[in-house]
Amino acid sequence: MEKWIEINRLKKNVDDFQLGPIDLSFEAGTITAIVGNNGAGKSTLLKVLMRLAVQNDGEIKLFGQLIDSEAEGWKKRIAYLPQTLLGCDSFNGNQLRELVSKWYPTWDQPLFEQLVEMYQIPLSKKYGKLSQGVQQKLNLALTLARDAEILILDEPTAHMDIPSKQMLLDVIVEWMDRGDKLVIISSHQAEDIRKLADYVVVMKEGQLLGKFEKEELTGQYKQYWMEDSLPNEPIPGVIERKNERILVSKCAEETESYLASNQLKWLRAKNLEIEEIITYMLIGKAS
Ligand SMILES: Nc1ncnc2c1ncn2[C@@H]1O[C@H](COP(=O)(O)OP(=O)(O)OP(=O)(O)O)[C@@H](O)[C@H]1O
Repeated sequence: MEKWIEINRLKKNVDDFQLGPIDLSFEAGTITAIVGNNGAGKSTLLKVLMRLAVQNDGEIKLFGQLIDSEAEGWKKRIAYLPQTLLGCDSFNGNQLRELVSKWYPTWDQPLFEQLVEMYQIPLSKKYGKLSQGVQQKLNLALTLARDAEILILDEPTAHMDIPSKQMLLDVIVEWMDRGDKLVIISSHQAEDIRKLADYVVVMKEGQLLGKFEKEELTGQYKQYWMEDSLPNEPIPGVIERKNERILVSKCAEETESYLASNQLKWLRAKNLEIEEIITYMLIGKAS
């Protein structure tokens, strides 16, 4: 698959916070969820990607070209939804649509109208007077309707009610069917990751713990309930023993081969949910 975004040796310092060095790439046709603790640097990474903050070191290539702050043409090929939109309070939705749509040659008015209708967004009300959730819906309608090739969403569902979240997930899945697209979504919502992500990027304290294929991860992490007590020696792949008979592995293949060759039988095994796996990674047990 074609690499649309390449990040090499990227570093960014914000006061005493250090992001990176980060090496990461994103391919066309994929959806990647960026996850991590609060303050891990997810938003900072996305801001540097959009050149809203300049890196201290390293380079970013978009569509194979180094991004350059002078020539801003590349910005029309990316639709970015920040966590907070500043300077919009005195404009209403219609005015914001006019401002944004002029900028994007690919503006999709029917899609904008569909989202406004779906979310019942009052376009004549000033942005500053809308609830946080409705502001977020309007931001999303303004971002998705740009129909850019790359869509970057920084916590898009944080303030949304449950049905609205579900609707958005469906919209993004449909949106991917429009052709070659790339979506990066920073999120703390397990549902976003479960339903959307092909890949999961895990960040902790400014560092990249890795980029993983979601299906591969959920196939590798398993919990086992054993028939008998386990020996005390280390077991390949095991990251936690909950008691003498329950263990958790991050590499089912290695663990199962050890158990089989030692005639240790398990009564039941279950794959971990993606949020359990991420928790193991972030609390350090999986490393
Ligand atoms: N404008 C800023 N001024 C000062 N420090 C900042 C600023 N933006 C981010 N930081 C610091 O950079 C670090 C990373 O923050 P960032 O917002 O990127 O994390 P995050 O992973 O997106 O967190 P969250 O999940 O809470 O949104 C934090 O220590 C934060 O305090």
